[in-house]
Amino acid sequence: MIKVYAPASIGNVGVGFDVLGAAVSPIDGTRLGDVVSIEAAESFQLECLGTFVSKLPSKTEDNIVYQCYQRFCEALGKPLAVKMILEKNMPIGSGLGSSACSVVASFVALNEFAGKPFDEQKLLVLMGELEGRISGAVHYDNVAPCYLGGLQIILDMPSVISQTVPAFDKWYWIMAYPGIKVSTAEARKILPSHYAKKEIIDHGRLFAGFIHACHTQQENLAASLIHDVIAEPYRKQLLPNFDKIREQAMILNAKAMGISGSGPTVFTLCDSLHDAEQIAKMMKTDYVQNEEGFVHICQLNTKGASLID
Ligand SMILES: Nc1ncnc2c1ncn2[C@@H]1O[C@H](COP(=O)(O)OP(=O)(O)OP(=O)(O)O)[C@@H](O)[C@H]1O
Ligand SMILES: N[C@@H](CCO)C(=O)O
Repeated sequence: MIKVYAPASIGNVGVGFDVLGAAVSPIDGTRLGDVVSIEAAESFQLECLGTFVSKLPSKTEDNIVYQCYQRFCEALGKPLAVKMILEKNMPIGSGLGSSACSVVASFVALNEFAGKPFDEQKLLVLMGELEGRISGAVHYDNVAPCYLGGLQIILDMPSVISQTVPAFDKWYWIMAYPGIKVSTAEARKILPSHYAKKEIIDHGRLFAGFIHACHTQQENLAASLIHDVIAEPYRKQLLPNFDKIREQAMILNAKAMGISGSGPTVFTLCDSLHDAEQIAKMMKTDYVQNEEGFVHICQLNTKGASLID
């Protein structure tokens, strides 16, 4: 049986709306992400398990894994007789790239099963298409890091969709999910359709500055440029006490804090394990709203989607 783990990801990373994403995994070895397994069967079957199985659509046809299967067979030009098992370990509507995890794990598993007919670029195009069906617009900032790992800049060019940006190995990414749901499609609808000249200039300055600081390995400069002028001003109202939580995180030596994807998960950056533990403790008491919420101290996952035993 082929088994693929696809990790959680941070869309936007606070400074690159729709064009920057990072894959992260908890330092304690927890598999934060989905797992998809595949094996030969008489006809197509989908079985769903995992912590968040009860939150999945009840109809198989509405599950994105089924839609990936259909789209893969269409691209292949023939049906595959397989059983797929989805372990849904990621909360839905969390800002952790939950649908991307299912999409990436499904396509990687299907491609392995079929003898790798499609290359990385083709698979990314398919992943972006399926992610777009869910959120209402094609954006690669979850699927690209989830598939390829690390910090990814989305170029979306015919010959290259995404490339790796050098990041900072000692950064800790504290991921705090409050346990409430924010739909990506809804969180996109509340954004303005036009931005003022000042916001466009600020966005260009901050995003270009961040990428420059990564390439020149200026850690403090990079962190200080993580400032979201595109989505955060409109989305923070969907998150519990966002401004107050950021103030508390900064007092505890955070280098930056922002909304992960469309939220409600927030990511906080710091460069020592001691600070990460203090921030995680604060997030658990002040940001998590119910028993479904959680906090993980993570680091970049540079492997992306991987085959597991
Ligand atoms: N396997 C699946 N995993 C996750 N969501 C699925 C899956 N299959 C279908 N869906 C549907 O896709 C939608 C996912 O919503 P949404 O994009 O808001 O979540 P998300 O992927 O967790 O968001 P984000 O990218 O911000 O983390 C929900 O309506 C959900 O029912
Ligand atoms: N870039 C997307 C990510 C969604 O997870 C958004 O912010 O809408």
